[in-house]
Parts: sequence; structure tokens; C-alpha cells
Amino acid sequence: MIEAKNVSFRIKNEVLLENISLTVKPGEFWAVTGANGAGKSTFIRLLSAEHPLSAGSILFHGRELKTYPLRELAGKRAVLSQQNTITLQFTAREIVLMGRYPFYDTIPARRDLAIVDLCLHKTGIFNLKDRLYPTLSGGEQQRVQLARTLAQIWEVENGLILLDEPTTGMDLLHQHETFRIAREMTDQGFSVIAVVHDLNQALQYAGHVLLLQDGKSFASGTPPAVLTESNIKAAFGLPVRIFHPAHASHAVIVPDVAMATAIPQN
Ligand SMILES: Nc1ncnc2c1ncn2[C@@H]1O[C@H](COP(=O)(O)OP(=O)(O)OP(=O)(O)O)[C@@H](O)[C@H]1O
Repeated sequence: MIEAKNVSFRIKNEVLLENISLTVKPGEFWAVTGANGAGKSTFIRLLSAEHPLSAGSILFHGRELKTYPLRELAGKRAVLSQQNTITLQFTAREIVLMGRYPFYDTIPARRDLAIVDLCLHKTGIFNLKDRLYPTLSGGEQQRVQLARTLAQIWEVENGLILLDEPTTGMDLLHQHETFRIAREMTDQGFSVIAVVHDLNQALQYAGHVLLLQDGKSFASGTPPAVLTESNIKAAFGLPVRIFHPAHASHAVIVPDVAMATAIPQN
């Protein structure tokens, strides 16, 4: 589906990403995690063809990503970016309809409008559809953006969904709802690559994790293999304990606060 091979990215003399490789197959859910500034958003931007690579290559459906015209790319992958500052007076429904722009020329078809309503329902914001976007709360705006992303990819076979911190501003219920939807999409053959800060959510929902540190790949693989106490301490500088509660489907990562405060800061 998408394969990054030894990808590097520099701005002027600064290396933001170095030698990152990742192969994502249809139906896989990858969480990209790491400390602030590790390079997660930059990597998502490279995968979405927003920036040209400084070295390496990215193949998307077996073809160099950089050879795709923008419209063709928009018909195969959808991106939820970290910052979606929109001050124009669009309604929530109009924003979600933007996800259908790659599929019609001037007037949306009945099918486009049906998909928009479906995605508004799916993200639980149908009741907000006529509200002006700038008047929505941060979490509500983020759910509109998620609906727009879903609307864009809805009927694409083996589509790719790139989510940069998709749950920013969302309450706990909607954070889980977002990841549940993402998982549901992977069950239908979509691939999801999401920047995830909450390691417990990565453990719970992702099938694979890429852990970045200082622009390099620190570890990648299954969540239990990557999210170990020693890897987390090395990548985030935070000591944690990992518990395996009886009957729980996944482990729980808990910051070891007593140990953290004992560590001298430099
Ligand atoms: N245009 C730029 N010019 C110079 N440095 C940049 C530029 N964009 C990003 N950086 C730097 O590259 C590094 C990686 O940034 P990036 O946004 O990818 O990090 P991140 O892992 O997504 O962080 P966060 O968790 O804080 O969102 C950071 O140190 C950032 O300051």
C-alpha cells in the first residue's frame, strides 16, 4: 500500500528525519509516536506528499508518490492535519463536503451528499451540521475534520488515512470513538497511519507502532514489542511501569512518578 524506504528530510542544514523506513499493508493500523519534536508530523507530511523528500523514496500502491497528480492522490488518500484553523464562515456540513471535492466538478451528486450525512452521523455531529465551523468547540471542530477525512476516503478501495493527532481537544469518549472508527476502517481494508501521543491508546488500538526519536526510527513493530518500559524511558525520558491487569485485553502503561521526580533534569 505505502512503503517509505530510507526516507530523510532536511530543511537548510537541519536534519528533521533521517533514514526512516516503513511498510504499511492494506488493513494495518500504525501508530506513530515519540516525544515532542521527534518528527512525527514531518513524517506524516512526507507520506502525504506535502513535502519533497531529501533522500529515499516513498511508493504508494507500487508507484512513486511524487509522480501522483494532486487530484489523483486526493482520490486515494485523506489527511487529517494537526492544524485546521478555518475562520471562514462555512457550516460544519460544508466543511465535510470539502472531502468530496476530488469526486465532483461543480455540483455534488446525491451520492456525495449522502456520504457527507453518513460521515456526520458516524462522528456524532449530525446535530451540528448547520452550525458555523468557527463557532464550534475545539473538540467539535476536530470531529468535523475527522468526518471530512472519512467523507473523502469513504468509497475508495484500499484507501490510506493519515491522521496527525486526530483526538486533539476531544473528550475521552470521542477519543476512543475516533480510534474505534479508525479500527473499523482498517477492518474494511483501509490503512491508517496516526500520530498518537497516548501510549495506552496506541496499545489498545494499533496493530503496529513506529517510535521516533530525534528524527530517527527508534523501534518499530507490534505495540507490546515497541512500547516496553525501557524503550519508553529512552524515547520520552519518562520511567513507566507496564501492568497486565487480569482479564484486560491489553497492558496498561503508568508513569512511575516517584522515579521520574528522582531523576535529575539537565
Ligand atoms: N519548517 C521548519 N523549519 C525548521 N525546523 C522545523 C520545521 N518544521 C519542523 N521543524 C522541527 O523539526 C522537528 C520535528 O517537528 P515535528 O513537527 O515533525 O515534530 P512532532 O514529533 O510532530 O512534535 P509534536 O509532538 O510536538 O507535535 C522539531 O524540532 C521542529 O521544531
